[in-house]
Amino acid sequence: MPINELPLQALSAWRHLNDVNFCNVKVAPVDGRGTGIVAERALSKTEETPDDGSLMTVPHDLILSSEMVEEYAKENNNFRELFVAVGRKSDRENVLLFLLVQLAISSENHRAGTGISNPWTTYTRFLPPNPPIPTLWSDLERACLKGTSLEHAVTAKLSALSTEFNALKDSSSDLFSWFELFWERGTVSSRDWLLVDALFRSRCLELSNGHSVMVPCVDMANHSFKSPTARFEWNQKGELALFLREGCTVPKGDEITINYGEKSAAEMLFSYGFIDQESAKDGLVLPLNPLPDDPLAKAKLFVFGKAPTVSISRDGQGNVHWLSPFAYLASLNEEDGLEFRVLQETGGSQHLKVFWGEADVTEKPETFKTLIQDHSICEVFKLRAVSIVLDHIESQLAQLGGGVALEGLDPVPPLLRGECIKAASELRDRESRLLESALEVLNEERTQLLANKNVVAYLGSMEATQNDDQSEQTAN
Ligand SMILES: C[S@@+](CC[C@H](N)C(=O)[O-])C[C@H]1O[C@@H](n2cnc3c(N)ncnc32)[C@H](O)[C@@H]1O
Repeated sequence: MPINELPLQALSAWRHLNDVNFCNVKVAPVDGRGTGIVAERALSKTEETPDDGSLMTVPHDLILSSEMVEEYAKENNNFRELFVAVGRKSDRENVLLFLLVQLAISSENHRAGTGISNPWTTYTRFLPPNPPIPTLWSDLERACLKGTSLEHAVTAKLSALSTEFNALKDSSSDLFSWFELFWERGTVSSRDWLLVDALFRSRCLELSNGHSVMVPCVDMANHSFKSPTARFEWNQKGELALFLREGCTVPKGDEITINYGEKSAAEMLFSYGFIDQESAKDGLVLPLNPLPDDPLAKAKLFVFGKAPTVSISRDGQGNVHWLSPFAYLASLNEEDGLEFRVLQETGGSQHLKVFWGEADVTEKPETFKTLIQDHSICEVFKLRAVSIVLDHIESQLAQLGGGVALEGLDPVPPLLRGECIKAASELRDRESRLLESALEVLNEERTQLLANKNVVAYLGSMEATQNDDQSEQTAN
């Protein structure tokens, strides 16, 4: 839908109307980072500073959370009708639905009548209509992620968002006023659902109780890992306040930043649309499929209960680690002692159970690395798991190497923004380096396992069996 954007200058009137206080700060454009919070005079916070150092305060009832959406539904019959029809959803989806409605009722297409507007109806018009989040990138821009860990993650997210959007469409189509606004007049499209998801992901704050909320104006604060100058917290009046950090000084005109946390480059790009050079941790998560010729593949996936992955990370000392609980399950077969049984309850329901030896391990499919420890050929199983991960990383590196070379295109084709190419290329470089280090570690592990006496004996016995089979065939 066309967003009825408001200029930043209008924010001052909005915050006066809604009791959002700024103290010596303003919201202004910041080079290369969209909008940010800027000091209007030199600021410092030392132990002797008399005031509490708050730069911004936001009343509790402006904080957009799932509870706020439920309250809004109680007061607003029209929204309640939609909220009830859509049904109980996650906190995130409740907030997304609320944001979508605010965008719709403030959009240029809207004829007055659907829903009472509230402070967020206007506030959404100050938000960026095209945040640089990969789920909103064009197809061509997303092609730049080929071979990175985000290639699959973004595709999977887009598919999940499409399912959410279709469910919303189905449940709201029977409601006259929402059918008319959302669908008949074409106000809302699937791209709008991607937008509200991207806005929430890139702007929500995690409170100390673990809840993710959106806080108007505080969500204009950009990120700094090494030298954030502000933090947010509840003040004594129950408002959410942005405080200057202890010992911090900010010259007039400089930006005030908060710390979004330490995340991998892929997570930063996925959630915020940029990679922070200072903080991005070296880490990635790749999907891991069962072996294509494994007859137990489906059963293994079922009992594992979630998407199998391999995670790679580099610690503070520069050592690379890999983690893949599924690789151990994937490496086991029936002749090793792995067994699947279907148990039938008296009521007729059936359950798939997995046994290791004679023990029922259905509840702990992630612990096969430990479960195999006491087995006489434990090192053989480890060698198989290492080989599975190693093959996977080799093919991922090959995809990264054969990826797209779009940097330096002049002129840059339409639908291909320079900042997206740059961010994707940064991600590719970082992930290639990490995967290469992981390959070294895995090759070293494989070499050590191949030298293990149990492995040597096992491989020797396998070879002898194969030779016997061959000579039997020849004799026949
Ligand atoms: C919470 S919002 C901050 C306000 C935002 N700049 C705006 O224009 O509304 C988070 C977004 O700001 C941008 N951002 C924040 N910190 C940044 C940084 N250090 N470098 C580049 N972009 C940044 C990213 O686009 C991110 O998704």
